[in-house]
Amino acid sequence: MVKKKKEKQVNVSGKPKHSLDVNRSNGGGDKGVRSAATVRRLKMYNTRPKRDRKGKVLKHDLQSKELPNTRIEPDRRWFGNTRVVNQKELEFFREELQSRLSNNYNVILKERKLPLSLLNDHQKQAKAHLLDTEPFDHAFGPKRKRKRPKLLASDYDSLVKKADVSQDAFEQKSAAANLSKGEEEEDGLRDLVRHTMFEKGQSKRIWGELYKVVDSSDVVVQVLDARDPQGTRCHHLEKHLKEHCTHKHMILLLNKCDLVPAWVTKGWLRVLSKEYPTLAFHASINNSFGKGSLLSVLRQFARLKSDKQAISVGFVGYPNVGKSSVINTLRSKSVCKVAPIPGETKVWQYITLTKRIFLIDCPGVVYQNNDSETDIVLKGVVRVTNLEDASEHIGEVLKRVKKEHLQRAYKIEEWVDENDFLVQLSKSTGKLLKGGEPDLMTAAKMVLHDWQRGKIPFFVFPPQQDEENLPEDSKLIEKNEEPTISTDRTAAAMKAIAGRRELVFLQDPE
Ligand SMILES: Nc1nc2c(ncn2[C@@H]2O[C@H](COP(=O)(O)OP(=O)(O)OP(=O)(O)O)[C@@H](O)[C@H]2O)c(=O)[nH]1
Repeated sequence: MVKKKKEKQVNVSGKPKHSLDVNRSNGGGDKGVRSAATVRRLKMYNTRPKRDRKGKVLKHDLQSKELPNTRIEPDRRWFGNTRVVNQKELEFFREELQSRLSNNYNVILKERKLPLSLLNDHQKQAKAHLLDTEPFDHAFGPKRKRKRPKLLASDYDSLVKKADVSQDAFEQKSAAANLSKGEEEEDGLRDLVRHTMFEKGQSKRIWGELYKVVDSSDVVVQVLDARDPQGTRCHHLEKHLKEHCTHKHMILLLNKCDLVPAWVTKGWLRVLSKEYPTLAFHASINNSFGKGSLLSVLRQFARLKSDKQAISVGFVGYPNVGKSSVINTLRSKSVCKVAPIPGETKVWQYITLTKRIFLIDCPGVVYQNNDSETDIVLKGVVRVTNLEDASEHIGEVLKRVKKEHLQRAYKIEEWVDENDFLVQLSKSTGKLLKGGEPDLMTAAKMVLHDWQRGKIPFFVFPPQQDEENLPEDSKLIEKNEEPTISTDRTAAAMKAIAGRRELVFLQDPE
């Protein structure tokens, strides 16, 4: 008799009859009810291999039939992409990477793929130099002695004596400090509270704008005035970037290099490029200098970004150094407001340069320092029209600018002091008050306006280099002769800087 094959039962009602019924829907379903996939998995756990009498597996439903019965040797290499390096290799890696990281001309790509934590690892595990102060036996050996804290004094009396001595020293010191303060105030006058005008560029709002720009930039271009690069630098920002934003790149841009002789630009480039990639620039829509180099550096930075992401370039710096002018020069049209007065840029502004490079203009920022009011005026931070007494800053102008330049600019031959200079100037320019009195204030403002617009030649000397290496025209200055400021300054600057342009390059360590 043929045994009738048992027919597969189909669950017609659609509802599972028991918890291991596979005929159930897979997705959704009631909460807490097993899905078909769960049931299949649970069933898989229940399958047992068939073994022979010695326990060797003969057949297992879920075991490949081709492969032999294998066990994988446990090895820690299976658990991660690790590699063992010896101490020498590690030291070498640390030194190499440290030198790369500290070099502003190198860019480390794919930083996340490097075990950077190894670099600072040894700092974390700083040794307690216990054995330097005590021999091993005393510290750890069987005869180890209990450590005693080092006390300043062995008994109460000597402690009191010590306290007396330090109190005397403190009193003497504070008396001396008061004395010197008293000398300053001897004239019975107290310094007036500075006018808020001299705190321009330092407000919380402006610093907020700066940090917005820094946070959104991949590359920060610090624009400096070539006439006084160190005076218009913001060391605070540089420190902030070095400590907190190591992935952002900084370049220095020496703007207004048309206002200084070429050797000065060259000297400052030599000094500054030791710290950051530095470029010389002359912002002008029609007759610029350095635009090609700046664009090529920005393109290199853009190329470093993976997946063709766009980069943002923030332009920061002192008020009136020409940040907006640099952006206009790069765009070859007037996209940002430019004015010969500080504080023209009020809020940050986004400008598209190419599909992958965006520029951000930032208001001018001043870091609080010990600059005098005159320094602040002469750095161009304050609008001259707002000054209550412009004449008090003229003495410094006369000191800083060479006499010949003033004689040539104002057609005045000789003067005794700044007052005499201003009187002669107001007479020669017809700036007179009622009754023919010279209007010193207007004359002084005129001079300061000319100063801020770069009409009076002035610059801070770059730090001296070796005597033999001094450029020809700087040697002339030492002999009190007139430096040759070429009429075509841009061309002269270009000639001098040509040899230094190779300074800016970015390396890919990979
Ligand atoms: N001679 C010369 N003048 C420049 C150069 N770059 C900018 N200037 C002038 O400097 C003045 C200030 O330029 P801005 O671009 O407004 O300066 P800013 O840094 O944006 O100023 P804020 O708005 O205060 O932040 C303008 O009169 C420009 O014409 C340059 O390379 N050479």
